[in-house]
Amino acid sequence: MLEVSLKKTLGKFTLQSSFTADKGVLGILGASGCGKSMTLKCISGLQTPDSGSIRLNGTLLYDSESKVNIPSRERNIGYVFQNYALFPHLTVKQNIAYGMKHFEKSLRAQKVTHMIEKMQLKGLEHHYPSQLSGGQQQRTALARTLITEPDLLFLDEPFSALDSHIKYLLEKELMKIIKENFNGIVLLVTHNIEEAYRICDQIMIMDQGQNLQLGPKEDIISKPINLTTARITGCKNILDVSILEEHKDYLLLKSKNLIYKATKHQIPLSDSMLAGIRAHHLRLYSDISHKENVFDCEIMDKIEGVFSTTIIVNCEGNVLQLDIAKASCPHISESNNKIKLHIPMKHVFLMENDV
Ligand SMILES: Nc1ncnc2c1ncn2[C@@H]1O[C@H](COP(=O)(O)OP(=O)(O)OP(=O)(O)O)[C@@H](O)[C@H]1O
Repeated sequence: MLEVSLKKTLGKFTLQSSFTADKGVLGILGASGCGKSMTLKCISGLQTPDSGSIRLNGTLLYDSESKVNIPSRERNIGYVFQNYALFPHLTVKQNIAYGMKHFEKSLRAQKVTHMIEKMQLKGLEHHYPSQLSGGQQQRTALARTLITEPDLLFLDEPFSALDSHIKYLLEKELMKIIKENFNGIVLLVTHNIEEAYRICDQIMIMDQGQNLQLGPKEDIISKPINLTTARITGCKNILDVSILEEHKDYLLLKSKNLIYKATKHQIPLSDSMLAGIRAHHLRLYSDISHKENVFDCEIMDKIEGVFSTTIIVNCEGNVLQLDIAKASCPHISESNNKIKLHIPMKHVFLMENDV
């Protein structure tokens, strides 16, 4: 287990973060400059916090009170960077063996051979990084890290430099290899919610040096606790709301002239809350016998993507965005600017207005 509680000020920026991570992949998600890399640097010992403590599998790596500060090279943490940071003048084999200088020579050769086989790099041992494909470079970088048998693995935006087609393939391949060959804690830094959702077990949302929410990825998506986490996780529809009625299982809400139901969740209610509804959860409605949470709306704009259409509507004074698979909205024609909108009550979440 990784237990982190730290404070670090650099110029005008202050990182103040407390969290724990267990085996599996924890995604650290946040906008540029929110402190993701700084968090990793403090844990790995490249930066020294001003105060706090960091403990990995029971071993104290840093503690300001008892003045413990284990040097970076002794923390046993592996890093895979965005551009893989392979040494261009070393071959695949030499790159992989690089971090093993302290191992006995015969053991080193044996481990490198084994790792080359495991990472499907056989036949490429004497190639230089410039002679490798993106996937081969990625596997070499991972091999170089995993051969040191780290307790903790950092992936710092490893896919952000790739274009989307190759990105999915490499992402899938890398995570498969990691799951098969590494049984520890993985911290993945990303600013992409889709990537975090595909790869991670847990997600931690960071903003301006603070971690705002940490939990299973499904909870982070379905129940953002405040406006900042809703925005960072890509929620397009955020409405001012007043709570008209509180029932056992549901709430009756009002946003401008729209009166709608929402499933009740286990969060304390207050007077200054917002309602969030994700664009892909809103539905076009054709069954006129069903009336609950179905509203007449006026289409304001339509943006056609390759596979989905984004529709902007005015719904009782609220501007809402719907993302609809193209195949499921053939009946929207240029001449018809009215639609019936269904707001599924289980997909409306209430949150604090923290901004
Ligand atoms: N050595 C430094 N001196 C002063 N400020 C710094 C220093 N290093 C980082 N910062 C500031 O700390 C903040 C957090 O930086 P960090 O690199 O952790 O961001 P990040 O979330 O990883 O961003 P990105 O996604 O762009 O990599 C930024 O505002 C940055 O400008």
